[in-house]
Amino acid sequence: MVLAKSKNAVGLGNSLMNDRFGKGKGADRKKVTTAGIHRINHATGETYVTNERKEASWVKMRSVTEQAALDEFLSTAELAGTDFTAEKMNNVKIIHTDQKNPYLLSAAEERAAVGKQKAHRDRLTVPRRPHWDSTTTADQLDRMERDSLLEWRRGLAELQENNDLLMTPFERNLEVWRQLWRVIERSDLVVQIVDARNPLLFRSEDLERYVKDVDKRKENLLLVNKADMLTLEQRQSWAVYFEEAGISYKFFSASLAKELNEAREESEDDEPDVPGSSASKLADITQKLTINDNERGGKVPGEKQEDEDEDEDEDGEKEAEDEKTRILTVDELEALFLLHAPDNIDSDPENPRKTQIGLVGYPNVGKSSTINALIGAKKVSVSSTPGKTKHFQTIHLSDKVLLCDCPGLVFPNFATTKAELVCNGILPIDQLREFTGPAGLVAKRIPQKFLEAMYGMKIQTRPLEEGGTGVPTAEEILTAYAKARGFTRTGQGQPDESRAARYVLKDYVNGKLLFCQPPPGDIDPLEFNRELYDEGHLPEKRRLALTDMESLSDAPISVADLDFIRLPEGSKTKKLDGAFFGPGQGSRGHLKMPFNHKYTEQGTASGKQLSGRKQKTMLALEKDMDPNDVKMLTTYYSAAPDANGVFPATSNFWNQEVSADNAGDPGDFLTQPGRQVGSYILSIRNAANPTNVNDPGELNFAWGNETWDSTNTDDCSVVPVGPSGGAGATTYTCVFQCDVDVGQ
Ligand SMILES: Nc1nc2c(ncn2[C@@H]2O[C@H](COP(=O)(O)OP(=O)(O)OP(=O)(O)O)[C@@H](O)[C@H]2O)c(=O)[nH]1
Repeated sequence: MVLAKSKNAVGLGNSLMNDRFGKGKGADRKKVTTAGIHRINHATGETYVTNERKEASWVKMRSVTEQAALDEFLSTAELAGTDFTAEKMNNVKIIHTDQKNPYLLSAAEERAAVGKQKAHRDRLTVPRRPHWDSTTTADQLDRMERDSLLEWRRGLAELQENNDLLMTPFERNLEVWRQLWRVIERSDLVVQIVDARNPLLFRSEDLERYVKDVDKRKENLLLVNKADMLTLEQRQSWAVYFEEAGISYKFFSASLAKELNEAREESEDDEPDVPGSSASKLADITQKLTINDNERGGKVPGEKQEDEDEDEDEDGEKEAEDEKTRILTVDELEALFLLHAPDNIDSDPENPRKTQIGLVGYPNVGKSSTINALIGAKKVSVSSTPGKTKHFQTIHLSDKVLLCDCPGLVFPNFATTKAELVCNGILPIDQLREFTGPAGLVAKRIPQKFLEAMYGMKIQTRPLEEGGTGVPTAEEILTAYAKARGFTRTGQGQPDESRAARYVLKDYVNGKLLFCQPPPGDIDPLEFNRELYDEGHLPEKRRLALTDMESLSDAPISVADLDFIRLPEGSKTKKLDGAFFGPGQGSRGHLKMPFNHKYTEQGTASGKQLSGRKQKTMLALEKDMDPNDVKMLTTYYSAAPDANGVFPATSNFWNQEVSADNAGDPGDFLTQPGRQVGSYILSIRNAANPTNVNDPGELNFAWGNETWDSTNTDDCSVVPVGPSGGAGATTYTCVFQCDVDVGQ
């Protein structure tokens, strides 16, 4: 019989080994090779080699069958009798472990990940609405839809787990999918709006298949919005890709369309041809929407030059090319809607119905902005907070076109890293705990000089001789930014990199730090974006600023002095910044909702109360938080809500908890001075509202002078988790991220 080997085996051999090499805990761990001893410093993760003064004979005798490159080099040198000590000092380049960001992939790892993704691409489906007919009851259909969604979720979970694939935080809420199903069923043309900076990440191929499955006569269109962020060459590259892939696409810019609308309105009363007038502004925007002057070789659209006959053919070709890269105006887009729509499916010829256009896409790709541009007036609210549009709305664009705006939803798609998702605005910045990954992407993508000019700072990088790579690390950028802005950590005076990361990443997501993904193929991403940061491409002032950066000292300079931000900060950006970061200490703007705020249908459907730990894990995962980062708080609330389900604001459990100061109570973290940042799941057991299980009504809660309102999605997300605790009590779970400055 073979005896099980004890981990704490004793014996002469073991005690000799332990005696010689220690047990490894605390001390640097050693690995013996023929050339010496490799030690791993666990504090830094670095490996280094020491030559033992006197080696035990068994080391020399040890059979070596496989060697790592370094071992091989050292043992070869030893075999050759070479003294490499001097060489080691002069030629060996030490790459510090902190130069490689562990949250990002190397080029080889990325290639491997993309290869794996390709192999499973056809499994990225959107859930189908189960088939039903006039005999199906509402209950049956409801059951079938739930089962179908569950099946779909299982499939994706299995795909993810078995193949170790990272996916977008795709929509899991049945109610949202129902909205999409309805929009598809009634639309003649389904327009998928995507962000021009990375169109394929935001595109669901299967959605297009589903549209055709529902009815072959329905059409698809990929609307590449935010095309103002692409250069002409970038649009050309994408146009080639879309054409080859047989994708029906058009470039659009809701921002330019809005500007055009405004300039048009203003120019009605203005003098034409006066520089700076609305009319000349209008001409500028029109020019941007077509092809810019330089790119056309100084030729204005429609203008004819000499040798007209000879040039006519060429012009025809050029126009066809231009057509592929044109950014549409709203009028053209509306005309296109009518052109694309099949002749009124199921319409009564006597009384034709309007052509229905479904608008779908991820949150923040610009659906509301596109609709606003189309209707030319602010009727749909626009926000930078993901998930603002909750239910699909219909908008009568004209007597021929009806728009159906679907809530923004994340489709299942593959991603290489979480950092990539953050940089694409799919994972929220305000919930970030690990920021070096996304900031590392910014460091890799945006040229150092541009960052320095943009923020008026000097980034100190590790010199090449000391193991630097020539590209700043995330930490180097964030430290420089924090120093330039005077962001320090409370109490320590160290640069607050986490705060710096939020600002830098937000600028990246908003496109102030611009980087556009090239189409698949072998285009070098840095080359693809070179023109954006090319000096010749920049306005003169920005060029000067870039030159100035060469001689810039460490001293922070005011960004206001440097007018080279690609997208100027308008009042809206300022407003968004205010809402995002809060105007001051302790403002309600500090409390942020999780990204995919939803009433989880799944949680209520099961009606099953999970245990604390499981509930925390489930909710954290639902909200794309790391369960380890989330703190659980529990409180009891016995005041009755009013007739509208609103709890009285006077019952202030934060204050109660703070003043009572019982260790471990929910409010305890707020008694600590300084900035308190954390993700919290707060269970509120309400004994007074036993019946209203699925609708928590409005939960108002407060801390100090701050009040937060659960129905305000900017504040928090409330998930009723069903009856629990004592007889008839209901527990509401409120998931939120808190970032408050408690003061000293
Ligand atoms: N540069 C640029 N920015 C745009 C454009 N369209 C929208 N944006 C910006 O993108 C952000 C999101 O726009 P929204 O229109 O709110 O996006 P949405 O898709 O309706 O978002 P949900 O309502 O959450 O689904 C806003 O900050 C807009 O200003 C565009 O064409 N160009």
